[in-house]
Amino acid sequence: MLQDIRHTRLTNITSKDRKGGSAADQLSNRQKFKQIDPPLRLYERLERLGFGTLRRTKRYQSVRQQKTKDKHPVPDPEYKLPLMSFFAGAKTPASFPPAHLEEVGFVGRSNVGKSSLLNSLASTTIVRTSDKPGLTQQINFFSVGRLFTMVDMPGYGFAFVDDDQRQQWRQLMETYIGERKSLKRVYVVIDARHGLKVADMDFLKMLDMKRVKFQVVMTKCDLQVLPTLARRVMAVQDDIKGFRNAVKDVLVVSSKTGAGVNQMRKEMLFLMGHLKEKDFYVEKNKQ
Ligand SMILES: Nc1nc2c(ncn2[C@@H]2O[C@H](COP(=O)(O)OP(=O)(O)OP(=O)(O)O)[C@@H](O)[C@H]2O)c(=O)[nH]1
Ligand SMILES: [Mg+2]
Repeated sequence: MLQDIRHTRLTNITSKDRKGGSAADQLSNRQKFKQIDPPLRLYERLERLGFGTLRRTKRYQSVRQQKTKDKHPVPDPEYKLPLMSFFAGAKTPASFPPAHLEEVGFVGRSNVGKSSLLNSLASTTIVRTSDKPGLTQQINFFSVGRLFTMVDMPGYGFAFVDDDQRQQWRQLMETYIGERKSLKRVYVVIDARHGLKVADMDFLKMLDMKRVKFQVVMTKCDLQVLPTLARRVMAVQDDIKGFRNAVKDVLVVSSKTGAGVNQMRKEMLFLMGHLKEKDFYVEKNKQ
């Protein structure tokens, strides 16, 4: 029987494939993860975004002794998006609405928190969310004032939906992603506790093949302690190195606490041409 790899962690499957998969291999992946040594500037970035502080213990003394350029950067202003409203839902490509504005799409495994992220970015609760996977079952289009459109998609890698349904969603998303001229960027949302899984890598390969620019967004970051979060960021950045269409920087957010969300709003506004280059880079250099 074929092994179900949809929820398998990437590091596990590669080591299993290579060496025949013993418990020791998996343990060594965990050990490898623990050995990742994030630089101080990453810790500082995460602290500034609101993901806790590095404990003043001996363990982190060497990190604290590193020197960074700017100890007291000026904080960003609070960016706000205009009122977000739902204007179309599509179960088939024939019902995609005409594209009046440029778009950003949100994809990811079921239940990672895509719909919650849209709500958090737009400071609203209009997008339906659930603690059960598989809630979003069509492509939903939301206009953000007259600035741009945010597009919420069904999850992939969802084990409890039958194969036909899964295949249909996948086909729908591939058509949208491959044909939509107004699509400026795809945000691939992943759960900070799990990192990139095989189903994600599979999706990233498809995005790369279709030459669609994408950026990984790690959400549910409130559920990780700072050192683990920093390591996860490094591990994910390493995993996406080989993709030509990947944005190098991984966005780090929590829809629950709002940490990192202002930074993501700012990057989106710049991407969609609603933030001046000089303002964006001046602020970015301060970080
Ligand atoms: N702690 C925490 N929970 C979150 C966060 N974001 C989402 N959740 C929870 O995760 C669950 C799934 O959220 P959704 O936004 O519905 O996930 P989704 O990816 O849209 O799911 P599908 O539409 O089924 O693919 C809900 O119970 C949310 O409350 C977060 O940043 N932190
Ligand atoms: Mg959803």
